[in-house]
Amino acid sequence: MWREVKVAATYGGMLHTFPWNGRGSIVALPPGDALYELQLGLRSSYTHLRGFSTTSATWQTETLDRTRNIGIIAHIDAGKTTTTERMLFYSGFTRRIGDVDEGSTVTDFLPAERARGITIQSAAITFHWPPGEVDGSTLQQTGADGAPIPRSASPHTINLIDTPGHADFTFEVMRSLRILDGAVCILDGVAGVEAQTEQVWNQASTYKIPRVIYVNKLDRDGAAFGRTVREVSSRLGVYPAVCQIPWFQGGNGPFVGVADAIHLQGLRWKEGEDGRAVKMADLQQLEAEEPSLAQELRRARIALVELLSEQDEAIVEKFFECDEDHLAVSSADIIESLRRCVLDQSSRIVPLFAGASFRNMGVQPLLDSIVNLLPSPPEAPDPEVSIGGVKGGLRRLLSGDLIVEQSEQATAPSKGKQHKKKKSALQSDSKDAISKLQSCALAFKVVNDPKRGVLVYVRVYSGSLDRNSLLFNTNLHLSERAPRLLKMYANDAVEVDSIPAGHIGVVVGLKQTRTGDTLVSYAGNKATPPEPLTSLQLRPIAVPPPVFFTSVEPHSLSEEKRMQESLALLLREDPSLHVTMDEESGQTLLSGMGELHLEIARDRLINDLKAKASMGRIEIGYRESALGASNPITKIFDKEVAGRKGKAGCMAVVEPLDEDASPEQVDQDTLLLEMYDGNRIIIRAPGLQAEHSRDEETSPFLPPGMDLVTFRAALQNGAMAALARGPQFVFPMHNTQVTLTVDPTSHLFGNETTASALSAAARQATAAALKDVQAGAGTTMMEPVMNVIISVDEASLGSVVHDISSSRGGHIISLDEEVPLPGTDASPTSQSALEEEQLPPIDPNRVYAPPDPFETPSIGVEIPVSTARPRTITAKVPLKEMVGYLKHLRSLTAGRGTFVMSVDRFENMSSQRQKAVLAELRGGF
Ligand SMILES: Nc1nc2c(ncn2[C@@H]2O[C@H](COP(=O)(O)OP(=O)(O)OP(=O)(O)O)[C@@H](O)[C@H]2O)c(=O)[nH]1
Repeated sequence: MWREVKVAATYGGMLHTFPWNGRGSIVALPPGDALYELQLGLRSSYTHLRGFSTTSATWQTETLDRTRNIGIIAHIDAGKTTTTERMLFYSGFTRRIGDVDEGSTVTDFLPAERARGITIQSAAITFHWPPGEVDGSTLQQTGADGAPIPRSASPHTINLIDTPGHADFTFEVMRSLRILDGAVCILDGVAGVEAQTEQVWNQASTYKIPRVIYVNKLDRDGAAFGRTVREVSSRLGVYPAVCQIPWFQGGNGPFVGVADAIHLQGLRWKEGEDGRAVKMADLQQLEAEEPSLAQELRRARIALVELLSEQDEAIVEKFFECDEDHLAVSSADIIESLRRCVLDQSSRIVPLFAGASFRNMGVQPLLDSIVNLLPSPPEAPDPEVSIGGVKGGLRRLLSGDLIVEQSEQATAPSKGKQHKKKKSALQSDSKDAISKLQSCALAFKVVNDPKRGVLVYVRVYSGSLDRNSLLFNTNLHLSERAPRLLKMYANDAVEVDSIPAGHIGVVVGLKQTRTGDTLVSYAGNKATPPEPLTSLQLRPIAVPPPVFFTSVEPHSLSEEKRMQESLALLLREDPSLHVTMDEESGQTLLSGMGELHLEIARDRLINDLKAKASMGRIEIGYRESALGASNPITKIFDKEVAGRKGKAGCMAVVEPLDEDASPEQVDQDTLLLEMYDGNRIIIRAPGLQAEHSRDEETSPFLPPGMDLVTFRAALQNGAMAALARGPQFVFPMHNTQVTLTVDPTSHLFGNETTASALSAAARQATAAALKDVQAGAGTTMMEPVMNVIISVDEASLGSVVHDISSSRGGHIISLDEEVPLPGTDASPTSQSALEEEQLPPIDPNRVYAPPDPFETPSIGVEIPVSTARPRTITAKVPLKEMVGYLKHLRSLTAGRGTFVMSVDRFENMSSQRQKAVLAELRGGF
């Protein structure tokens, strides 16, 4: 009765090599044929894949509609790496399944990752599913009989970005997420939806990333698929389209496979095998062998068609064509309907699949769903860009719909007719400039490869990034040539001549580009692209301030240079790390987002980059803040620096920052007004701007040979250096506004005014103004306060709330409310987009979910929400009180509680708390 088909790596191929009967189930083939055909397919795909590392590859022949740039997002330990390893194995990419617990996986390839068994770096891997050559032929969408053919019938290129799951790596996650066109969200079938799942889900929502859900670990004791499905609706706020239900042998025996509501069939894997052999049974066969499963499968199919009908007109038509028989709607029609819902931004339907990756069950159908349901690059939402102060979609920009007003250097616009004329001239200039754009790419990951050097992973968004082209980095404002381009296969690479739009590749040989930078290439031979292309940024993200720091000390003076180089590389890889030099003590300080973040940085620095250095204790990064304004302080720097005379002056005023109030004096004399690390720096040069024309070099007041950009940067660097060290507590300043004023007639001295003299004058004036504040109104210490979301079960709710509010000085904000974590937003625009989407909550009782073993059938049975979901506590707690909290939470909740946190803001400390913390810092922990 069962047809057992033994094939390696070709579930997708296997399913779709069979002819379809038009109603979604598989028609029996003459025994032997399918197997033979598939084994042939398998062999050819192996040959092909092995060929990658030796032959030159090109993207030109691959059509974009056969590409999927996807990522896996999940709570830590949900099984991302385990699932990825199976994907690589079934696609023929690897010959054996790597094991996270043995440290032999392909994706976690940093020694630190292997040792810890967690994913730190997001590695990008390319493989094909189903296995086989991805050629340039158009995707065949209908068969000879006119019936639709699922996309998973032909090989597709899957670029898989493995995103890290630990909260400390939020920005690593954000950086990976923004280049994805679609994602698989893996849930742990025992733990269900956890706080961190919500966090990463919300992050993916900010980029409107189409998703499918995979409920993993269904083999484990206590797995509750039904409960997890209901949690998806109540906690993630989406309608789960249950495409598969788990198959527990005999109803409550071991997990042996899944029943597929799309194809109306059972898929069963043999315990202990590598998962390549799948047994398939149609509904009739299931009815004979597992009647209760067959009955539940019918319910699942009815629920699936009903759910889709609520959002998709086309499936309603198909349903009527089938005489309103839910079971008669073809699987191909259901797949198309699911796809429309996944791609439709306004739909809240998310397809949901089941499996146990560790037992090698469920991964191949998941791969099919990636190809069938997630978008190709052109179908993905238009990526957000900012250019010349305007935000919008890249496609809109390129089509000319997004009108860019070229940014004028001054913040204050001039008024009147003349201005309007100027404005339209600038707009036509910007159209001209945009037409010169040849390619636009986002560097989403910088990795130091011991063999190949520094690899910059890029996602190309428009045009084609060609070998040897000049790339302008719009974040760093410099140009670099791209001498070599690679197509990557985990640790394997192939040289290519260009990386076309929609694809992911690697640029080798860039010296400066960091993770997160935007790179553009353009027509013409100029060193910089025409304005406003210099300001084009893809999906900019705001990085919150670092809250932990540690000192880094070279073992000897001769190691200093090497250590600084390694630190510079670390910062290119991960710009959420910060390095500062304390000029007075000469100490190098490294700061980051969390303790683990810095521990990993230490591992990278010392073990991987082999810097001979040691790191001090990891401490909380307190801040200092001005309690009142300083008097205006002027400093004239006049000294020889490196044998060259330098003379420059500057006046500084320091005052507390009121972010909500707009700065008073912004006019054409204002050269800069920007926030850096929680402080605002304003640079004014009365009289200088009036003379400044579009060609910046011509201002008669600027020192000879100095342009406005250098002038501004020198002053800004000076102020930033002074702000790094508060006058009283020596912590970096926060919430402080510095206004630097340079009077061209009395502060600039022609040739003698060098950039370093300007910088020194700005630093001295700011530092003196800070001292002046300390002598007057004084300064106070500030501490990071975290936004904490804790998931616990009902029984421990009381003790956890009590502990947070009494022992830890926290404020409970809400219970059971889904508050998106601040600091996880991609940009102000995406944040407001989220806020706009205040969608009504979904009642989990109205969502189809199969009963869990030992539970009564779910249809028509009310499930009390309180027992169906864990409780969520949202609180604001000082970071100091959260150090080592996980251990404590575990002890309060019998090991079940989890939490995530992100920086909310820095708050002034009471003098009592300040004293206690200072005493502790002096005496050590
Ligand atoms: N029983 C069971 N265990 C699983 C399954 N999938 C993963 N695991 C185990 O769960 C643990 C975590 O798996 P990983 O694949 O490392 O999880 P991850 O989500 O990649 O974790 P990070 O890399 O730390 O984010 C490992 O011990 C796996 O062996 C499953 O289907 N069943």
